[in-house]
Amino acid sequence: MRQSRTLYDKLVDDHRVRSFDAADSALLLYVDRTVLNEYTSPQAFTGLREAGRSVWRPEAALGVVDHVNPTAARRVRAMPDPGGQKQTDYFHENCRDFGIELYDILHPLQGIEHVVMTETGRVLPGMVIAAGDSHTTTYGALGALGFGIGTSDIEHYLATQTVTYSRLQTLRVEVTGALGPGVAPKDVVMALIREIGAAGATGFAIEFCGAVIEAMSVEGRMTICNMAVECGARGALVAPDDKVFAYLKDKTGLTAEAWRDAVAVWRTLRSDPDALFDRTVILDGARIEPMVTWGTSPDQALPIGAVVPDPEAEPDDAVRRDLKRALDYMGLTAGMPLEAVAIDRAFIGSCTNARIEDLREAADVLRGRRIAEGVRGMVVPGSSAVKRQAESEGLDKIFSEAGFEWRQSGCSMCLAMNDDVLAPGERCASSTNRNFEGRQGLGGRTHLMSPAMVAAAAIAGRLTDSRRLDR
Ligand SMILES: CC(C)[C@H](C(=O)O)[C@@H](O)C(=O)O
Ligand code: SF4
Repeated sequence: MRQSRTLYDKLVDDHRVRSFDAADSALLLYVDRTVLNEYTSPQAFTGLREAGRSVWRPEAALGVVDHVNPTAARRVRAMPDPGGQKQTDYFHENCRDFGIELYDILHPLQGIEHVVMTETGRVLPGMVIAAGDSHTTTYGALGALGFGIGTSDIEHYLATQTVTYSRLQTLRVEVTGALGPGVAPKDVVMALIREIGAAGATGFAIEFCGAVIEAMSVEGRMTICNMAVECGARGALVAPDDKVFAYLKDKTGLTAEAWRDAVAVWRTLRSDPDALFDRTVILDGARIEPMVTWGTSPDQALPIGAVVPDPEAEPDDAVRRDLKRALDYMGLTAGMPLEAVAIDRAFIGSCTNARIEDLREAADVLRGRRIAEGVRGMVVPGSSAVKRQAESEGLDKIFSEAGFEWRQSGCSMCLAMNDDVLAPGERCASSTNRNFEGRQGLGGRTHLMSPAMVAAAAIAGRLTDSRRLDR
């Protein structure tokens, strides 16, 4: 075993059931928990059914309907389209037959799977959580190793509580100093992705550390761990600290004694001081500015004060072609100030940025203001619990009075698998995590940014620096 180890290696070693090679990198890994959705689980259950297998530990799994459901104000169990209906029906059947708890569309705790998993206390420091969704990396904010798996791995997991796993290299991302006023966790992770590229952390697990991360709220850490997958990281961790323990305190249902014991163990979950990382990236927190994407990949991002880049300045042919294509798709011209880009839609939602803290930040910007003529704004809370909390704080009124639609929770226009979609050519300021071509609807144009920046863009009717609107 390695002498000094990173937190990542400790979690992997703790869950190793078997090693298949001398380098201890091809492993059979024990997985503590999973979350299942209606979209990626069907084939896994079909596989189990065909093989006559049962689920090894049904109580370690939770089913949540989130990807295909509508977000209209009135909730009904029926899905508006036959495809969604079939998926949710089969999901209900599978959860029932295999003994898995399900938060269906009418359940008071329904929401986006990653928001639900953390807020219901199912994710604890030191756990390994593998799930059929790439943004399972979110759980690193609580000191749990989360990663996405494909359908056949979901089946393997359900049958055995293990997955085959290749140990990753380790990337230490240190964010030093302090963030300026009005700079959000989303800006930190977007700055990182811009710096290292959309494949910059492929093959790596990230450990975030440094003064900025220590000062960051647990929700903020969820935002950065969630989006770490957009630079290719199949795992992101923050060493759990008092903030994490306070976040979990009322969620675990542990007795006082068990809680004390658990916290004592959780405090040991950190990289050894002399642990070696395969790579280190250092970002100066004070230099990070509110970010927006201008292209069709999360790394095509710039500080809001910048101009649309010029593909002609790019020496590499292939890169130049990509840039041109991105600008073409986005309907932008080189040299245009990002603040001159007019929007049609504003969307606040997704497992990246639709927790209560995100809604508060957006509401702070919107309080007493109206969104611009011609802009359609939507708020889709990350979960039904977030929605209730926001309503108890009166945030729904602030959004409604500003002209935003206040909707029910789900993935919604993060990936447009329901009826919340952009029309071709429509341009959206979005608090989500992916700006791929067609992600929010065929021909739709997505600009990623923080919730406060979305709110500011909605008011201005164009991309703008939220720091300029005094709160
Ligand atoms: C549907 C699912 C496979 C997908 C993911 O894995 O991330 C989705 O949640 C997304 O955000 O693109
Ligand atoms: S909110 Fe978006 S990123 Fe998150 S799970 Fe749903 S579709 Fe994926």
